[in-house]
Parts: sequence; C-alpha cells; structure tokens
Amino acid sequence: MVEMQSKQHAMYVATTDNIIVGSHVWVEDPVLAWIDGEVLRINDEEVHVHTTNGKTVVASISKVFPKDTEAPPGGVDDMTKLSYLHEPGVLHNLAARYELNEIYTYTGNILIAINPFQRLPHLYDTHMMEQYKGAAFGELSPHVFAVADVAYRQMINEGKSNSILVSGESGAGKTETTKMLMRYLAYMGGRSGVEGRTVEQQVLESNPVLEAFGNAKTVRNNNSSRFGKFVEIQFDKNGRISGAAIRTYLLERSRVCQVSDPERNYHCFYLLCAAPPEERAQYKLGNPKSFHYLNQTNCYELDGVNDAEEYLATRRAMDIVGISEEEQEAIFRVVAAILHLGNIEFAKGEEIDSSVIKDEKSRFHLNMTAELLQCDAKSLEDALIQRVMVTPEEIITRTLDPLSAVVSRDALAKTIYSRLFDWLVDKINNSIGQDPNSKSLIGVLDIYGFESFKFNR
Ligand SMILES: Nc1ncnc2c1ncn2[C@@H]1O[C@H](COP(=O)(O)OP(=O)(O)OP(=O)(O)O)[C@@H](O)[C@H]1O
Repeated sequence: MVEMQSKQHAMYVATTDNIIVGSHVWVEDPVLAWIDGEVLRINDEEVHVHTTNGKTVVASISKVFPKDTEAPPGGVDDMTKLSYLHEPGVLHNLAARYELNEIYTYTGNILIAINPFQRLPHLYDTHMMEQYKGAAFGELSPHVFAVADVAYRQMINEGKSNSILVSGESGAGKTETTKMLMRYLAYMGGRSGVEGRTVEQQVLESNPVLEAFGNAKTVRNNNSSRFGKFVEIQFDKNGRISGAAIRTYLLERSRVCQVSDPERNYHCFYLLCAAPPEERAQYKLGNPKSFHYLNQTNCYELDGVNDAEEYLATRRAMDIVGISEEEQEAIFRVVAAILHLGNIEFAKGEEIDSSVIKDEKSRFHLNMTAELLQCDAKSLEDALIQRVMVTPEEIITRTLDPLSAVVSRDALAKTIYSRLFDWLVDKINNSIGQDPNSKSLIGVLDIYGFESFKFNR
C-alpha cells in the first residue's frame, strides 16, 4: 500500500511536468469518468483540451493526466507494467481488458476482478484448474485460481497458513470470487473416493443455506450477502482438507424490521411464504403483502427466481449439510414467528404511558407467535408491553407506551433472527467438523461491500 502511494505521488509530479501543448491527456468527463484528448493551450493552471468526442474542455492542470499513447490497445495484464499508474490509466486498462472479456488483472500480487455479469463457464472448469495447478504466479493470464494456487503452494512448501482477503463494493462479485477460491482449494486438497460427503463438498453446499438466511435483494445486488464471512479451511500434513469452519460477522439486523423500496427482506421470509400449501397453513402464512416486515417495500419477487422452487432447494441444501427434518421444521417455525410478531400492533392503555394489544387481529398474531415459539402468550405480551429493570434493591416493572412497545417488538424480532442465524452457522460447523490437529489453514475473508445510505440506521 505504501509503495502504491509513493508511486502515485511520483506520477503526479511527473504529470504536471509532462503536460505541454500537443500532449495526449485524460480529463474528467461527467458521463465517461475520463476522456482522452489533446492539449490545445495552457494558461497558467488552466489546460484547454480537445477531447476525442469533439469537445473542448478546460480543466485545472492538477486534474489533467498524461496518456500513454504507446499502451497496447488490449491493455496490460499487470497494472505495474503501466507507464502511468493514475486513476484514468488504471480504469482505461481495466476497461480495455473487460471489452475482451478479460475480467482479471493483476496489480503486482493483488488480483483485481471485474464482475462480468454473465456466466463464463470456460473460465472455471476443471481444465482451467489443471492449468493453474503449480504454475508460477504471473506465468498465465491473471486468474482467481492463481491466487488460490499461491496460497496453497506456500502452505505446502513453507508450512505457512495464509489468508485471502476479498473486498470490494456491494455487487462487485466477492461472494462469487470466494466460491471460486473454495472450489480451487477443494480441487487441490480434496480427497477422492471418500465415502459420504467430503468436507469441501459440505462447505460449498452450506452456501445456499447461508444465503437463504443471510442474503437479500438490495438496490445493487439481487443476492447481496448482508453478513461478513471468514471461511477457514484446515489441512492435514499431506495438504488434504481435514476440516473447515465458517465464521460470520455483522449480520445486518435492521433489515428484519425495516426494508425500503426497491429492496427485500432476507430471502427466507419469501421462500416460506411460497412453501407448499400444507406448510403455509401450518404456520398460518399467506401472501407476503400481509406482513408488516415485508410490505414496507413494493418488491416481493425477484426476476428469474421462483421462491417456491428456492424453498424446496433450501430444504434439500439443509438435508445435505446435516440439518434434520425436525430441526428444519423448528427453523421455519421461528421464521414464521418473526413474521407474525411484526404484525402485532399496540394501542394506548388506560394508564398513562401504557399500551395494550390493539385488536383481535393483533391478538391472533400474538397467539400465533407464542404458539410457534412454544412460549406462553401472556408472558410474550408482558415482555412486549412492559420493561423490567433489575436494580440491586428491587425489580422494577414499567409499562411502555405504544411506540416503545413497537421498538421492543422489533428488538425482539432482530434478536431472534440473529440468534437463529448464529445457530445455523454453528449447526453447519458441527456437521462439517473441525480438525483439532490441523497445522495449517487457508482463510478466505469475504466481507460485505460498503454502501452509502441516506440514513444510517
Ligand atoms: N465471476 C463471475 N462470473 C459470473 N457472474 C458473476 C461473477 N462475479 C459476480 N457475478 C454476478 O454478480 C452478482 C453479484 O455478485 P456477488 O453476490 O458475488 O457480489 P458481492 O460483492 O458478494 O456483493 P454483496 O457485498 O452485495 O454481497 C452474482 O449474483 C453474479 O450474478
């Protein structure tokens, strides 16, 4: 990082010095980000540029960057080969490669991946993995398999554990990249002919389960992971995968109760509302539009996704990762309970700052929540409309006004959901199994993208 900064600084100095009338340069463009052109005139700090789209732009000299006219049209596979390592140079290089479906580019030993937004199966098949196996870094075209291969080889040759950090903004392709890294590591360290499911299969197969509960549609990504994930793959002394652990961080709890257009709540809620009729009847679920936690937004369906089919696929994935039928039923009972909980409304009680369950409809949802959570309905009601404070001297019970009761209802929903998620992760980890004797591991950290919100909740 330090090296990168000093290079940029060196470039900047070179930039201002190099720009003369007739120079080929990059200037900012409101639509294209950067556009190239030729310097017509320089007045002190002001540079007049004739751009390739036929306009004349005046920009400050500090915002004008030299263009390498000798750069290969198809770009270079390692950004350190660029003559100018400034923003337009880097973006132009990535764009030129992207045009040719080259989604990967190195910057030294960092890999930059650009989301192709289309399946490129030939990039990830077994033949490709075979090519990268043992190849020196940089010898072949940049690829996510090359990064995984270096991590694996270093671990084998030097006995060093390694971690690969996958970062980028939401929708950039971190989760897909993580899956490819795992697939390669499974290919290198997998065991063949082992009876039953292997560790690596289980790790890969745990994805659909985690995604059903931890992913949601956002503005930028229909399947956005709303949690950070660190997958630790343990290896034995022969370099074979011997265990794995998934650690999750920072599940976005607020989404359970607050969703804004055009986003959705977590997938599992919609999947359950699309379950076979007998299951919906069992949980007293209907159209997602009838639930407060889902109807704050107008988005209920995802293009090209059938929630009914996804529900069945999630149940199958749960079978695969070793979640029993009984446990699956309990999981979905909790999901249904949260939907009913969100529909409990409160009205002002007789006493000041107190509340009561609003009407018969709310009472029905309260009873359903209690039934599904297998708790006493009266205790649940008290927990929602009262606050209990424990002091060294006494236990004080205070009533809550309707607004505070809503806050306490939502807090309960968020807590139940995040505990359910943690429980699922534990369950998956127990079923995959850890290797206490493992000497080395490769970790892959996929931490969700930053976003800029109007309001930060
Ligand atoms: N290498 C790839 N090949 C094909 N499609 C891809 C690839 N990378 C990303 N995509 C597409 O882009 C979508 C978004 O990618 P992904 O979910 O991995 O983003 P993300 O960075 O993990 O986002 P978030 O932080 O919101 O979870 C994927 O659902 C997939 O359709």
